[in-house]
Amino acid sequence: MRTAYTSDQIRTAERALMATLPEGTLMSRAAAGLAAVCARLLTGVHGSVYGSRVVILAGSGDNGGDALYAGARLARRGAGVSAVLAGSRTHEGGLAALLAAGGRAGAFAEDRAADLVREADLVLDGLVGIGGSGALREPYGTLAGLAADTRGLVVAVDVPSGVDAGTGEVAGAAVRAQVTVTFGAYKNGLLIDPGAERAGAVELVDIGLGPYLPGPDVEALTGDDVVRLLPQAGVESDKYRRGVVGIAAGSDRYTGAAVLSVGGAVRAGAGMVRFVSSAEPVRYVRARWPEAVTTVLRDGAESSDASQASQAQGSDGSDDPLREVGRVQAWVLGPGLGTDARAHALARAVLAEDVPVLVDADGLSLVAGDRALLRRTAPTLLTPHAGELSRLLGVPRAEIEAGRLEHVRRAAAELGATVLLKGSTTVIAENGHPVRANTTGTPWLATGGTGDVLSGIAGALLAGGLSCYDAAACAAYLHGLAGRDAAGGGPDGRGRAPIAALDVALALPAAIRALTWASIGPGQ
Ligand SMILES: NC(=O)C1=CN([C@@H]2O[C@H](COP(=O)(O)OP(=O)(O)OC[C@H]3O[C@@H](n4cnc5c(N)ncnc54)[C@H](O)[C@@H]3O)[C@@H](O)[C@H]2O)[C@@H](O)CC1
Ligand SMILES: Nc1ncnc2c1ncn2[C@@H]1O[C@H](COP(=O)(O)OP(=O)(O)O)[C@@H](O)[C@H]1O
Ligand SMILES: [K+]
Repeated sequence: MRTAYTSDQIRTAERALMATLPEGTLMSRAAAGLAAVCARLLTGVHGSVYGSRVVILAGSGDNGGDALYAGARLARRGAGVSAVLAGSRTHEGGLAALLAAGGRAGAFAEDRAADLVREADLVLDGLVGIGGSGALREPYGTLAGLAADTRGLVVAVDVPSGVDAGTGEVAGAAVRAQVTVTFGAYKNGLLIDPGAERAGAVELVDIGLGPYLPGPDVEALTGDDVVRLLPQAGVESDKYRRGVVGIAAGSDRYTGAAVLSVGGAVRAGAGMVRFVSSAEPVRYVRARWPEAVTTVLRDGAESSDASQASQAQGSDGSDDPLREVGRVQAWVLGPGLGTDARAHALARAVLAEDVPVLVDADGLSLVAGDRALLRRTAPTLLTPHAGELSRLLGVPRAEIEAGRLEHVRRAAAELGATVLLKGSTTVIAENGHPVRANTTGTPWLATGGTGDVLSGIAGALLAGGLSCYDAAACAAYLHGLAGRDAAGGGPDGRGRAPIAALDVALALPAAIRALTWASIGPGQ
Protein backbone atom coordinates (compact mmCIF):
# COMPACT_ATOMS: atom_id res chain seq x y z
CA MET A 1 0.00 0.00 0.00
CA ARG A 2 1.30 3.45 -0.82
CA THR A 3 0.21 5.99 1.76
CA ALA A 4 -0.08 9.77 1.47
CA TYR A 5 -0.65 12.64 3.84
CA THR A 6 -1.75 16.25 4.14
CA SER A 7 0.82 18.99 4.71
CA ASP A 8 -0.35 19.36 8.32
CA GLN A 9 0.11 15.65 8.99
CA ILE A 10 3.64 15.83 7.58
CA ARG A 11 4.50 18.92 9.60
CA THR A 12 3.28 17.36 12.84
CA ALA A 13 5.30 14.21 12.20
CA GLU A 14 8.36 16.25 11.24
CA ARG A 15 8.13 18.26 14.46
CA ALA A 16 7.97 15.11 16.55
CA LEU A 17 10.94 13.58 14.72
CA MET A 18 12.94 16.81 14.81
CA ALA A 19 12.59 17.00 18.57
CA THR A 20 14.66 13.82 18.81
CA LEU A 21 17.49 14.95 16.52
CA PRO A 22 20.21 17.61 16.41
CA GLU A 23 19.13 20.73 14.54
CA GLY A 24 19.52 20.54 10.78
CA THR A 25 19.56 16.73 10.64
CA LEU A 26 16.33 16.42 8.67
CA MET A 27 17.25 18.98 6.08
CA SER A 28 20.62 17.38 5.71
CA ARG A 29 19.01 13.96 5.15
CA ALA A 30 16.59 15.49 2.64
CA ALA A 31 19.36 17.30 0.75
CA ALA A 32 21.58 14.21 0.65
CA GLY A 33 18.75 12.12 -0.83
CA LEU A 34 17.84 14.85 -3.28
CA ALA A 35 21.45 15.27 -4.43
CA ALA A 36 21.82 11.50 -4.91
CA VAL A 37 18.79 11.36 -7.19
CA CYS A 38 19.99 14.42 -9.14
CA ALA A 39 23.46 12.91 -9.52
CA ARG A 40 21.95 9.73 -10.96
CA LEU A 41 19.76 11.70 -13.36
CA LEU A 42 22.66 13.94 -14.43
CA THR A 43 24.79 10.89 -15.13
CA GLY A 44 21.96 9.68 -17.37
CA VAL A 45 21.48 12.90 -19.35
CA HIS A 46 24.98 14.38 -19.28
CA GLY A 47 27.23 11.36 -18.76
CA SER A 48 28.54 12.63 -15.41
CA VAL A 49 27.83 15.09 -12.64
CA TYR A 50 31.17 16.75 -13.35
CA GLY A 51 30.74 19.51 -15.92
CA SER A 52 26.95 19.41 -15.91
CA ARG A 53 24.86 22.58 -15.52
CA VAL A 54 22.39 22.75 -12.67
CA VAL A 55 20.07 25.69 -12.05
CA ILE A 56 18.27 26.06 -8.73
CA LEU A 57 15.03 27.98 -8.45
CA ALA A 58 15.19 28.92 -4.78
CA GLY A 59 12.18 30.22 -2.88
CA SER A 60 12.29 31.84 0.54
CA GLY A 61 11.48 28.82 2.74
CA ASP A 62 12.97 25.48 3.68
CA ASN A 63 12.05 24.05 0.28
CA GLY A 64 14.60 26.47 -1.17
CA GLY A 65 16.99 25.43 1.62
CA ASP A 66 16.79 21.78 0.57
CA ALA A 67 17.52 22.75 -3.04
CA LEU A 68 20.49 24.95 -2.08
CA TYR A 69 22.07 22.30 0.17
CA ALA A 70 21.60 19.67 -2.55
CA GLY A 71 23.12 22.13 -5.03
CA ALA A 72 26.15 22.46 -2.75
CA ARG A 73 26.65 18.68 -2.84
CA LEU A 74 26.43 18.64 -6.64
CA ALA A 75 28.84 21.61 -6.90
CA ARG A 76 31.35 19.68 -4.79
CA ARG A 77 31.15 16.88 -7.37
CA GLY A 78 32.04 19.29 -10.16
CA ALA A 79 28.65 20.46 -11.41
CA GLY A 80 28.30 24.12 -12.38
CA VAL A 81 25.49 25.21 -10.07
CA SER A 82 23.68 28.56 -10.30
CA ALA A 83 20.84 29.59 -8.03
CA VAL A 84 18.11 32.04 -8.96
CA LEU A 85 17.05 33.61 -5.65
CA ALA A 86 13.37 34.29 -6.19
CA GLY A 87 12.07 35.00 -2.69
CA SER A 88 12.08 38.08 -0.54
CA ARG A 89 14.59 36.20 1.61
CA THR A 90 16.78 33.14 1.14
CA HIS A 91 17.64 30.18 3.36
CA GLU A 92 20.91 31.46 4.84
CA GLY A 93 22.55 28.15 5.65
CA GLY A 94 21.71 26.70 2.25
CA LEU A 95 23.01 29.74 0.39
CA ALA A 96 26.23 29.81 2.40
CA ALA A 97 26.80 26.10 1.72
CA LEU A 98 26.27 26.57 -2.01
CA LEU A 99 28.65 29.53 -2.24
CA ALA A 100 31.26 27.71 -0.15
CA ALA A 101 31.08 24.76 -2.55
CA GLY A 102 31.80 27.05 -5.51
CA GLY A 103 28.22 27.57 -6.68
CA ARG A 104 26.86 30.93 -7.78
CA ALA A 105 23.71 32.78 -6.85
CA GLY A 106 21.92 35.92 -7.96
CA ALA A 107 18.62 37.65 -7.47
CA PHE A 108 15.87 36.98 -10.01
CA ALA A 109 16.18 38.88 -13.30
CA GLU A 110 13.96 37.50 -16.01
CA ASP A 111 16.33 37.55 -19.02
CA ARG A 112 19.23 36.08 -17.08
CA ALA A 113 16.99 33.43 -15.48
CA ALA A 114 15.54 32.52 -18.87
CA ASP A 115 19.02 31.97 -20.35
CA LEU A 116 20.21 29.92 -17.39
CA VAL A 117 17.11 27.73 -17.25
CA ARG A 118 17.04 27.14 -21.00
CA GLU A 119 20.64 25.90 -21.11
CA ALA A 120 20.53 23.81 -17.92
CA ASP A 121 20.96 20.03 -17.83
CA LEU A 122 18.84 19.98 -14.69
CA VAL A 123 16.50 22.56 -13.15
CA LEU A 124 15.84 22.08 -9.46
CA ASP A 125 12.47 23.49 -8.41
CA GLY A 126 12.85 24.65 -4.81
CA LEU A 127 10.34 27.50 -4.98
CA VAL A 128 7.73 26.17 -2.53
CA GLY A 129 6.98 22.83 -0.92
CA ILE A 130 4.41 21.94 1.72
CA GLY A 131 4.39 25.58 2.85
CA GLY A 132 2.86 26.75 -0.45
CA SER A 133 -0.69 28.05 -0.55
CA GLY A 134 -2.80 29.39 -3.39
CA ALA A 135 -1.59 30.38 -6.85
CA LEU A 136 2.14 31.00 -7.24
CA ARG A 137 2.97 34.65 -6.73
CA GLU A 138 5.48 36.51 -8.88
CA PRO A 139 8.20 35.95 -9.79
CA TYR A 140 7.56 32.26 -8.97
CA GLY A 141 4.83 31.96 -11.62
CA THR A 142 7.19 33.31 -14.29
CA LEU A 143 9.92 30.88 -13.21
CA ALA A 144 7.48 27.96 -13.41
CA GLY A 145 6.79 29.06 -16.99
CA LEU A 146 10.50 29.34 -17.82
CA ALA A 147 11.12 25.85 -16.46
CA ALA A 148 8.77 24.52 -19.14
CA ASP A 149 11.24 25.75 -21.80
CA THR A 150 14.41 24.13 -20.49
CA ARG A 151 16.18 21.55 -22.60
CA GLY A 152 17.16 19.76 -19.41
CA LEU A 153 15.31 17.75 -16.80
CA VAL A 154 13.05 19.42 -14.26
CA VAL A 155 13.27 17.94 -10.77
CA ALA A 156 10.78 19.17 -8.16
CA VAL A 157 11.85 19.34 -4.53
CA ASP A 158 9.20 17.67 -2.30
CA VAL A 159 6.26 18.77 -4.52
CA PRO A 160 6.10 20.65 -7.82
CA SER A 161 5.70 24.32 -6.94
CA GLY A 162 2.16 25.49 -7.64
CA VAL A 163 0.65 22.10 -6.72
CA ASP A 164 -1.23 22.06 -3.41
CA ALA A 165 0.56 19.30 -1.50
CA GLY A 166 -2.52 18.30 0.47
CA THR A 167 -5.06 18.12 -2.34
CA GLY A 168 -3.36 18.03 -5.74
CA GLU A 169 -5.14 21.23 -6.71
CA VAL A 170 -3.40 23.67 -9.05
CA ALA A 171 -4.65 27.24 -8.77
CA GLY A 172 -2.48 28.90 -11.44
CA ALA A 173 0.97 28.38 -12.94
CA ALA A 174 2.74 25.27 -11.67
CA VAL A 175 6.02 23.54 -12.36
CA ARG A 176 5.78 20.41 -14.50
CA ALA A 177 8.53 18.02 -13.38
CA GLN A 178 9.89 14.83 -14.89
CA VAL A 179 10.86 13.70 -11.41
CA THR A 180 9.72 14.79 -7.95
CA VAL A 181 11.94 13.90 -5.00
CA THR A 182 9.70 13.86 -1.96
CA PHE A 183 10.80 13.60 1.68
CA GLY A 184 9.57 11.30 4.41
CA ALA A 185 6.25 10.30 2.85
CA TYR A 186 4.04 10.91 -0.16
CA LYS A 187 1.87 13.99 -0.07
CA ASN A 188 -1.71 13.63 -1.36
CA GLY A 189 -1.03 16.00 -4.23
CA LEU A 190 1.52 13.59 -5.70
CA LEU A 191 -1.19 10.94 -6.21
CA ILE A 192 -4.14 13.05 -7.32
CA ASP A 193 -4.53 15.07 -10.53
CA PRO A 194 -4.00 17.72 -11.58
CA GLY A 195 -1.04 17.66 -9.18
CA ALA A 196 0.00 14.06 -9.85
CA GLU A 197 0.42 14.78 -13.52
CA ARG A 198 2.78 17.69 -12.70
CA ALA A 199 4.94 15.50 -10.47
CA GLY A 200 6.19 13.00 -13.06
CA ALA A 201 7.95 10.01 -11.50
CA VAL A 202 8.04 10.31 -7.71
CA GLU A 203 11.12 9.23 -5.72
CA LEU A 204 10.66 8.93 -1.98
CA VAL A 205 13.63 9.79 0.25
CA ASP A 206 13.48 8.20 3.70
CA ILE A 207 14.25 10.78 6.40
CA GLY A 208 13.04 8.61 9.29
CA LEU A 209 9.50 9.97 9.47
CA GLY A 210 7.79 6.56 9.41
CA PRO A 211 7.22 6.00 13.13
CA TYR A 212 5.78 9.49 13.57
CA LEU A 213 3.19 9.34 10.79
CA PRO A 214 -0.51 8.96 11.62
CA GLY A 215 -2.98 6.89 9.58
CA PRO A 216 -2.90 8.05 5.96
CA ASP A 217 -5.30 10.57 4.48
CA VAL A 218 -5.02 8.98 1.03
CA GLU A 219 -3.72 5.62 -0.08
CA ALA A 220 -3.09 3.77 -3.33
CA LEU A 221 -3.20 0.03 -3.85
CA THR A 222 -0.16 -1.65 -5.32
CA GLY A 223 -0.30 -4.71 -7.58
CA ASP A 224 0.45 -6.95 -4.58
CA ASP A 225 -2.46 -5.45 -2.65
CA VAL A 226 -4.80 -6.12 -5.56
CA VAL A 227 -3.65 -9.73 -5.92
CA ARG A 228 -4.18 -10.24 -2.20
CA LEU A 229 -7.71 -8.82 -2.35
CA LEU A 230 -8.94 -10.45 -5.57
CA PRO A 231 -11.28 -13.40 -5.14
CA GLN A 232 -9.46 -16.60 -6.08
CA ALA A 233 -10.97 -19.66 -7.70
CA GLY A 234 -10.31 -22.68 -5.48
CA VAL A 235 -10.94 -26.40 -5.82
CA GLU A 236 -14.25 -26.04 -3.99
CA SER A 237 -15.43 -23.20 -6.26
CA ASP A 238 -18.57 -23.35 -8.31
CA LYS A 239 -20.18 -20.61 -10.30
CA TYR A 240 -22.49 -19.58 -7.45
CA ARG A 241 -19.73 -19.46 -4.86
CA ARG A 242 -17.53 -17.44 -7.21
CA GLY A 243 -20.28 -14.87 -7.39
CA VAL A 244 -23.32 -14.19 -9.55
CA VAL A 245 -23.58 -10.60 -10.71
CA GLY A 246 -26.82 -9.19 -12.03
CA ILE A 247 -26.57 -6.46 -14.64
CA ALA A 248 -29.56 -4.24 -15.35
CA ALA A 249 -28.38 -2.15 -18.27
CA GLY A 250 -29.04 -1.16 -21.88
CA SER A 251 -32.12 -0.04 -23.74
CA ASP A 252 -33.31 -0.23 -27.33
CA ARG A 253 -31.37 2.97 -27.95
CA TYR A 254 -28.18 2.07 -26.05
CA THR A 255 -27.27 -1.55 -26.63
CA GLY A 256 -23.48 -1.13 -26.58
CA ALA A 257 -23.26 -0.06 -22.95
CA ALA A 258 -24.90 -3.33 -21.95
CA VAL A 259 -22.50 -5.41 -24.05
CA LEU A 260 -19.52 -3.59 -22.53
CA SER A 261 -20.68 -3.86 -18.94
CA VAL A 262 -21.40 -7.57 -19.32
CA GLY A 263 -17.99 -7.96 -21.00
CA GLY A 264 -16.24 -6.33 -18.05
CA ALA A 265 -17.97 -8.72 -15.65
CA VAL A 266 -17.38 -11.85 -17.73
CA ARG A 267 -13.69 -11.09 -18.26
CA ALA A 268 -13.07 -10.01 -14.66
CA GLY A 269 -14.04 -13.42 -13.38
CA ALA A 270 -17.72 -13.41 -12.42
CA GLY A 271 -18.99 -16.92 -11.64
CA MET A 272 -22.08 -16.05 -13.64
CA VAL A 273 -23.61 -12.95 -15.18
CA ARG A 274 -27.38 -12.55 -15.18
CA PHE A 275 -28.38 -9.84 -17.61
CA VAL A 276 -31.75 -8.12 -17.45
CA SER A 277 -33.02 -5.73 -20.11
CA SER A 278 -35.40 -5.23 -23.01
CA ALA A 279 -35.27 -7.46 -26.09
CA GLU A 280 -32.84 -5.49 -28.22
CA PRO A 281 -29.91 -5.24 -25.76
CA VAL A 282 -30.49 -8.83 -24.71
CA ARG A 283 -30.06 -9.88 -28.34
CA TYR A 284 -26.73 -8.05 -28.59
CA VAL A 285 -25.46 -9.32 -25.26
CA ARG A 286 -26.31 -12.92 -26.13
CA ALA A 287 -24.60 -12.60 -29.50
CA ARG A 288 -21.38 -11.24 -27.94
CA TRP A 289 -21.36 -13.01 -24.57
CA PRO A 290 -23.04 -16.42 -24.77
CA GLU A 291 -21.89 -16.92 -21.16
CA ALA A 292 -24.52 -14.51 -19.87
CA VAL A 293 -27.90 -15.75 -18.68
CA THR A 294 -30.48 -13.27 -19.91
CA THR A 295 -33.94 -12.11 -18.95
CA VAL A 296 -36.04 -10.03 -21.31
CA LEU A 297 -38.21 -7.40 -19.70
CA ARG A 298 -41.41 -6.61 -21.46
CA ASP A 299 -43.81 -3.83 -20.60
CA GLY A 300 -44.92 -4.86 -17.15
CA ALA A 301 -43.69 -8.44 -17.69
CA GLU A 302 -40.52 -10.34 -18.45
CA SER A 303 -39.36 -13.64 -19.81
CA SER A 304 -36.28 -15.50 -18.70
CA ASP A 305 -34.07 -17.03 -21.32
CA ALA A 306 -30.87 -18.65 -20.18
CA SER A 307 -28.60 -18.82 -23.17
CA GLN A 308 -27.11 -22.18 -22.26
CA ALA A 309 -30.49 -23.93 -21.90
CA SER A 310 -33.82 -23.19 -20.37
CA GLN A 311 -37.21 -22.24 -21.56
CA ALA A 312 -38.76 -18.82 -21.76
CA GLN A 313 -41.17 -18.18 -18.97
CA GLY A 314 -44.13 -15.94 -19.10
CA SER A 315 -45.22 -13.37 -16.57
CA ASP A 316 -47.53 -14.18 -13.70
CA GLY A 317 -48.75 -10.63 -13.69
CA SER A 318 -46.62 -9.53 -10.71
CA ASP A 319 -45.04 -6.10 -11.11
CA ASP A 320 -41.65 -7.10 -9.71
CA PRO A 321 -39.39 -6.88 -12.77
CA LEU A 322 -36.76 -9.08 -11.10
CA ARG A 323 -39.11 -11.88 -10.17
CA GLU A 324 -37.75 -14.36 -12.70
CA VAL A 325 -34.11 -13.36 -12.68
CA GLY A 326 -32.80 -15.80 -10.09
CA ARG A 327 -30.42 -15.11 -7.22
CA VAL A 328 -27.60 -12.66 -7.56
CA GLN A 329 -25.00 -11.57 -5.02
CA ALA A 330 -24.54 -8.04 -6.37
CA TRP A 331 -26.11 -5.79 -9.00
CA VAL A 332 -24.81 -3.36 -11.58
CA LEU A 333 -27.46 -0.79 -12.46
CA GLY A 334 -27.45 1.81 -15.14
CA PRO A 335 -25.16 1.70 -18.18
CA GLY A 336 -27.31 2.64 -21.20
CA LEU A 337 -30.50 2.06 -19.21
CA GLY A 338 -32.26 5.29 -20.15
CA THR A 339 -34.20 7.38 -17.67
CA ASP A 340 -37.81 6.72 -18.63
CA ALA A 341 -40.49 5.38 -16.31
CA ARG A 342 -39.57 1.79 -16.99
CA ALA A 343 -35.91 2.41 -16.20
CA HIS A 344 -37.02 4.12 -13.01
CA ALA A 345 -39.14 1.13 -12.01
CA LEU A 346 -36.26 -1.23 -12.69
CA ALA A 347 -33.89 0.96 -10.66
CA ARG A 348 -36.34 0.94 -7.77
CA ALA A 349 -36.57 -2.85 -7.90
CA VAL A 350 -32.81 -3.37 -8.08
CA LEU A 351 -32.09 -0.91 -5.28
CA ALA A 352 -34.71 -2.61 -3.14
CA GLU A 353 -32.70 -5.84 -3.24
CA ASP A 354 -30.76 -6.61 -0.09
CA VAL A 355 -27.40 -7.04 -1.86
CA PRO A 356 -24.66 -4.57 -2.86
CA VAL A 357 -25.62 -2.43 -5.86
CA LEU A 358 -23.28 -0.50 -8.13
CA VAL A 359 -25.01 2.49 -9.73
CA ASP A 360 -23.49 3.96 -12.89
CA ALA A 361 -24.41 6.22 -15.82
CA ASP A 362 -28.21 6.52 -16.31
CA GLY A 363 -28.66 4.87 -12.94
CA LEU A 364 -26.93 7.93 -11.47
CA SER A 365 -29.29 10.27 -13.31
CA LEU A 366 -32.24 8.36 -11.87
CA VAL A 367 -30.76 8.59 -8.39
CA ALA A 368 -30.02 12.32 -8.84
CA GLY A 369 -33.72 12.84 -9.59
CA ASP A 370 -34.96 10.59 -6.81
CA ARG A 371 -32.57 10.49 -3.85
CA ALA A 372 -34.99 8.26 -1.96
CA LEU A 373 -33.73 5.40 -4.13
CA LEU A 374 -30.51 5.48 -2.10
CA ARG A 375 -32.27 4.82 1.20
CA ARG A 376 -31.29 1.21 1.61
CA THR A 377 -29.55 -1.02 4.09
CA ALA A 378 -27.25 -3.00 1.78
CA PRO A 379 -24.09 -1.24 0.54
CA THR A 380 -24.18 1.04 -2.51
CA LEU A 381 -21.31 1.93 -4.81
CA LEU A 382 -21.76 4.98 -7.06
CA THR A 383 -19.37 5.35 -10.01
CA PRO A 384 -19.85 8.84 -11.48
CA HIS A 385 -17.58 10.80 -13.77
CA ALA A 386 -17.23 14.50 -12.95
CA GLY A 387 -20.32 15.45 -14.99
CA GLU A 388 -22.49 12.90 -13.22
CA LEU A 389 -21.17 13.92 -9.82
CA SER A 390 -21.88 17.52 -10.75
CA ARG A 391 -25.56 16.61 -11.12
CA LEU A 392 -25.57 14.65 -7.88
CA LEU A 393 -23.95 17.39 -5.81
CA GLY A 394 -25.16 20.47 -7.67
CA VAL A 395 -21.55 21.64 -8.10
CA PRO A 396 -20.08 22.74 -11.47
CA ARG A 397 -18.10 20.04 -13.23
CA ALA A 398 -14.93 22.15 -13.46
CA GLU A 399 -14.90 22.59 -9.68
CA ILE A 400 -15.14 18.83 -9.22
CA GLU A 401 -12.28 18.20 -11.63
CA ALA A 402 -10.14 20.84 -9.94
CA GLY A 403 -10.85 19.49 -6.43
CA ARG A 404 -11.35 15.73 -6.75
CA LEU A 405 -10.44 14.86 -3.17
CA GLU A 406 -12.79 17.34 -1.56
CA HIS A 407 -15.73 16.44 -3.79
CA VAL A 408 -15.43 12.67 -3.69
CA ARG A 409 -15.35 12.88 0.11
CA ARG A 410 -18.30 15.19 0.18
CA ALA A 411 -20.26 12.87 -2.12
CA ALA A 412 -19.62 9.85 0.11
CA ALA A 413 -20.73 11.80 3.17
CA GLU A 414 -23.83 13.37 1.60
CA LEU A 415 -25.03 10.32 -0.30
CA GLY A 416 -24.17 7.72 2.35
CA ALA A 417 -22.51 5.48 -0.24
CA THR A 418 -19.08 4.48 -1.45
CA VAL A 419 -18.21 6.79 -4.34
CA LEU A 420 -15.76 6.12 -7.15
CA LEU A 421 -15.11 9.33 -9.09
CA LYS A 422 -13.75 8.52 -12.56
CA GLY A 423 -11.31 10.64 -14.50
CA SER A 424 -7.61 11.14 -15.13
CA THR A 425 -7.08 10.14 -11.49
CA THR A 426 -9.87 7.88 -10.26
CA VAL A 427 -10.53 8.40 -6.55
CA ILE A 428 -12.67 6.35 -4.17
CA ALA A 429 -14.21 7.58 -0.94
CA GLU A 430 -16.03 5.79 1.83
CA ASN A 431 -16.82 7.38 5.17
CA GLY A 432 -14.26 6.50 7.82
CA HIS A 433 -11.57 5.34 5.38
CA PRO A 434 -8.67 7.04 3.59
CA VAL A 435 -9.54 8.10 0.07
CA ARG A 436 -8.04 5.66 -2.39
CA ALA A 437 -6.36 7.06 -5.49
CA ASN A 438 -5.78 4.82 -8.49
CA THR A 439 -2.32 4.84 -10.01
CA THR A 440 -2.84 2.75 -13.14
CA GLY A 441 -4.47 3.89 -16.37
CA THR A 442 -3.74 5.82 -19.51
CA PRO A 443 -5.38 8.82 -21.18
CA TRP A 444 -6.30 6.41 -24.01
CA LEU A 445 -9.03 5.18 -21.66
CA ALA A 446 -10.81 8.46 -22.33
CA THR A 447 -13.05 6.93 -24.99
CA GLY A 448 -16.75 6.09 -24.99
CA GLY A 449 -17.73 2.91 -23.20
CA THR A 450 -14.70 2.26 -21.00
CA GLY A 451 -16.72 3.34 -17.97
CA ASP A 452 -19.28 0.64 -18.81
CA VAL A 453 -16.51 -1.95 -18.76
CA LEU A 454 -15.42 -0.65 -15.35
CA SER A 455 -18.93 -1.10 -13.97
CA GLY A 456 -18.90 -4.76 -15.00
CA ILE A 457 -15.47 -5.38 -13.44
CA ALA A 458 -16.48 -3.81 -10.13
CA GLY A 459 -19.82 -5.66 -10.19
CA ALA A 460 -18.04 -9.01 -10.63
CA LEU A 461 -15.76 -8.22 -7.68
CA LEU A 462 -18.71 -7.18 -5.51
CA ALA A 463 -20.44 -10.44 -6.35
CA GLY A 464 -17.19 -12.23 -5.50
CA GLY A 465 -17.50 -10.91 -1.95
CA LEU A 466 -15.33 -7.79 -1.91
CA SER A 467 -16.61 -4.74 -0.04
CA CYS A 468 -17.61 -1.70 -2.11
CA TYR A 469 -14.37 0.03 -1.07
CA ASP A 470 -12.13 -2.87 -2.13
CA ALA A 471 -14.14 -3.79 -5.22
CA ALA A 472 -14.00 -0.20 -6.45
CA ALA A 473 -10.26 0.16 -5.84
CA CYS A 474 -9.37 -3.23 -7.37
CA ALA A 475 -11.64 -2.63 -10.36
CA ALA A 476 -10.09 0.77 -11.05
CA TYR A 477 -6.62 -0.76 -10.78
CA LEU A 478 -7.37 -3.66 -13.14
CA HIS A 479 -9.26 -1.41 -15.57
CA GLY A 480 -6.29 0.95 -15.75
CA LEU A 481 -3.85 -1.91 -16.16
CA ALA A 482 -5.90 -3.54 -18.90
CA GLY A 483 -6.30 -0.17 -20.65
CA ARG A 484 -2.56 0.39 -20.50
CA ASP A 485 -1.81 -3.09 -21.78
CA ALA A 486 -4.37 -2.77 -24.57
CA ALA A 487 -2.94 0.59 -25.65
CA GLY A 488 0.69 -0.43 -25.17
CA GLY A 489 3.07 -2.42 -27.27
CA GLY A 490 5.81 -1.85 -29.81
CA PRO A 491 9.40 -3.11 -29.65
CA ASP A 492 10.12 -1.73 -26.16
CA GLY A 493 6.55 -1.99 -24.91
CA ARG A 494 6.29 1.76 -24.55
CA GLY A 495 4.33 2.51 -27.72
CA ARG A 496 0.75 3.67 -27.30
CA ALA A 497 -2.20 3.46 -29.68
CA PRO A 498 -5.90 4.29 -29.50
CA ILE A 499 -8.09 1.58 -28.04
CA ALA A 500 -11.78 0.76 -28.04
CA ALA A 501 -13.66 0.01 -24.84
CA LEU A 502 -14.09 -3.66 -25.72
CA ASP A 503 -10.29 -3.97 -25.99
CA VAL A 504 -10.11 -3.14 -22.29
CA ALA A 505 -12.46 -5.98 -21.38
CA LEU A 506 -10.57 -8.37 -23.64
CA ALA A 507 -7.22 -7.38 -22.10
CA LEU A 508 -8.36 -8.14 -18.55
CA PRO A 509 -7.37 -11.81 -18.14
CA ALA A 510 -3.84 -11.18 -19.46
CA ALA A 511 -3.47 -8.16 -17.19
CA ILE A 512 -4.64 -10.14 -14.15
CA ARG A 513 -2.38 -13.04 -15.11
CA ALA A 514 0.67 -10.78 -15.39
CA LEU A 515 -0.15 -9.13 -12.07
CA THR A 516 -0.53 -12.44 -10.29
CA TRP A 517 2.66 -13.73 -11.85
CA ALA A 518 4.58 -10.64 -10.74
CA SER A 519 3.16 -10.86 -7.24
CA ILE A 520 3.43 -14.54 -6.34
CA GLY A 521 6.12 -15.58 -8.79
CA PRO A 522 6.13 -18.34 -11.38
CA GLY A 523 6.78 -21.13 -8.89
CA GLN A 524 3.48 -20.74 -7.00
N1 LIG B 1 10.25 20.78 8.32
C1 LIG B 1 11.22 19.89 8.16
O1 LIG B 1 11.76 19.32 9.07
C2 LIG B 1 11.67 19.56 6.83
C3 LIG B 1 11.26 20.34 5.77
N2 LIG B 1 11.73 20.11 4.57
C4 LIG B 1 11.46 21.03 3.48
O2 LIG B 1 10.78 22.17 3.91
C5 LIG B 1 9.66 22.41 3.09
C6 LIG B 1 8.68 23.23 3.84
O3 LIG B 1 9.35 24.42 4.16
P1 LIG B 1 8.61 25.73 4.64
O4 LIG B 1 7.71 25.42 5.76
O5 LIG B 1 9.66 26.74 4.89
O6 LIG B 1 7.68 26.11 3.43
P2 LIG B 1 8.03 26.25 1.87
O7 LIG B 1 9.47 26.44 1.63
O8 LIG B 1 7.36 25.15 1.19
O9 LIG B 1 7.23 27.57 1.49
C7 LIG B 1 7.09 28.65 2.39
C8 LIG B 1 7.50 29.92 1.73
O10 LIG B 1 6.86 30.07 0.48
C9 LIG B 1 6.08 31.24 0.46
N3 LIG B 1 4.87 30.94 -0.29
C10 LIG B 1 3.83 30.19 0.11
N4 LIG B 1 2.91 30.11 -0.86
C11 LIG B 1 3.39 30.82 -1.90
C12 LIG B 1 2.89 31.12 -3.20
N5 LIG B 1 1.71 30.66 -3.62
N6 LIG B 1 3.63 31.87 -4.03
C13 LIG B 1 4.84 32.34 -3.62
N7 LIG B 1 5.35 32.09 -2.40
C14 LIG B 1 4.64 31.35 -1.55
C15 LIG B 1 5.82 31.60 1.90
O11 LIG B 1 5.63 32.98 2.03
C16 LIG B 1 7.11 31.12 2.56
O12 LIG B 1 8.11 32.09 2.45
C17 LIG B 1 9.23 21.05 2.68
O13 LIG B 1 8.43 21.06 1.52
C18 LIG B 1 10.55 20.39 2.44
O14 LIG B 1 11.07 20.72 1.16
C19 LIG B 1 12.75 19.11 4.36
O15 LIG B 1 13.97 19.75 4.53
C20 LIG B 1 12.62 17.96 5.30
C21 LIG B 1 12.59 18.41 6.68
N1 LIG C 1 -7.53 11.45 -19.03
C1 LIG C 1 -7.76 10.23 -18.56
N2 LIG C 1 -6.74 9.45 -18.11
C2 LIG C 1 -6.98 8.22 -17.64
N3 LIG C 1 -8.21 7.64 -17.59
C3 LIG C 1 -9.25 8.36 -18.01
C4 LIG C 1 -9.09 9.68 -18.51
N4 LIG C 1 -10.31 10.15 -18.85
C5 LIG C 1 -11.19 9.15 -18.57
N5 LIG C 1 -10.55 8.07 -18.06
C6 LIG C 1 -11.17 6.82 -17.62
O1 LIG C 1 -11.98 6.32 -18.68
C7 LIG C 1 -13.22 5.83 -18.18
C8 LIG C 1 -14.36 6.65 -18.82
O2 LIG C 1 -15.56 6.35 -18.20
P1 LIG C 1 -16.88 7.20 -18.46
O3 LIG C 1 -16.57 8.65 -18.30
O4 LIG C 1 -17.94 6.62 -17.64
O5 LIG C 1 -17.15 6.97 -19.98
P2 LIG C 1 -18.29 6.11 -20.69
O6 LIG C 1 -19.59 6.54 -20.05
O7 LIG C 1 -18.22 6.50 -22.13
O8 LIG C 1 -18.00 4.69 -20.47
C9 LIG C 1 -13.14 5.97 -16.67
O9 LIG C 1 -12.69 4.77 -16.10
C10 LIG C 1 -12.11 7.06 -16.47
O10 LIG C 1 -11.45 6.98 -15.23
K1 LIG D 1 9.07 22.57 -5.01
